[in-house]
Amino acid sequence: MTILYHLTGVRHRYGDRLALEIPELAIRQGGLYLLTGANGSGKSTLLQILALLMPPTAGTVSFHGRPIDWRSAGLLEIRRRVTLLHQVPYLFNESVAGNVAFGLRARGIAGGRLRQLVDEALDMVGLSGFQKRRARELSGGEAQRVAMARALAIAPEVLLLDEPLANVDRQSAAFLEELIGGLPARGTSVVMTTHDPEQPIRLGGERIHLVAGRLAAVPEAPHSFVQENCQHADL
Ligand SMILES: Nc1ncnc2c1ncn2[C@@H]1O[C@H](COP(=O)(O)OP(=O)(O)OP(=O)(O)O)[C@@H](O)[C@H]1O
Repeated sequence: MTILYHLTGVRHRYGDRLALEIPELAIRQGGLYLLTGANGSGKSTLLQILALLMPPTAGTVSFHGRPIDWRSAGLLEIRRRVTLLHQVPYLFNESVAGNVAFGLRARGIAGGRLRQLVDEALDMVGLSGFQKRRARELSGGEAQRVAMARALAIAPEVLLLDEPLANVDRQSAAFLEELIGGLPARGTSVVMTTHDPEQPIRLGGERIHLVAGRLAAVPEAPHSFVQENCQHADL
C-alpha cells in the first residue's frame, strides 16, 4: 500500500476560528475517499490543503512520503499532479474544446495530439460532439461535465472534487458518479466531498467524516485517536 498523503498535527485557523484539527490522516494512492460532514465542518478547508493551494496554520503534509515545503519553488511541479474541481466550475468564455485544452496547452501539448486528448476527454464525460459549443451556453450539468473533461484531460494523479454533483441534473449526476467511481482503476486517486448520505454506499469508497474540523471516521483505523474522536455521523 502506497501512502499518497500523510497529514500529521494539521490545524487550520481562520483568524480565531479553528476550522480543522487533524492529528493524523493517511490517504492511500489509488483510493476513492468520500469526505463528509455538516456545513462548516472543514471539508473545503481540507481539500484546499490536499490541493496544496493553502498551507495549514500548523502541522505537516507529506506527499509521497516527502513533507511539503510550502515556500519551495518545486511546489508548483507537485501541484500540477493534483487537480481540484469546484462545485461551481469556472469555464472560460470560449469553445468547449478550448476549455478542455487549457491544461494540456499549459503543458506544451499542441496540434493533433491536443485534439486527440480533448476528444478522448469529452468522450469520457459523454460529450462527444460538443467541441465547438460555447462553454457559457451549456446547462449546469453539461458545464460540470466539461470541467471534469478539462480535469481528466491532463490525467491527474489526484482529483479532488468539491461536491461535484450538487448542481447537476440526475442524469448527469448518475453519469459523473459512475465515471468518478472508475477513476482509481485508471490511476487517479479521488477525494470528493458529498452531502449525499447514500453516495459512500453507492460508490463503495472509504469515508472521511469531519465533525467541527475533527476526524470522526477515517478510512482505516490504525490510529488510536479515531476512537477518541468517534462521534455519530451527521451528514
Ligand atoms: N476564508 C475564510 N475565512 C474565515 N472563515 C472561513 C473561511 N473559509 C472557511 N471558513 C470557516 O471555516 C469553517 C470550515 O469551513 P469549510 O468551508 O472548510 O467547511 P465545509 O465543510 O466545506 O462547509 P460546506 O459544506 O458549507 O461547504 C467554517 O466555520 C467556515 O465559516
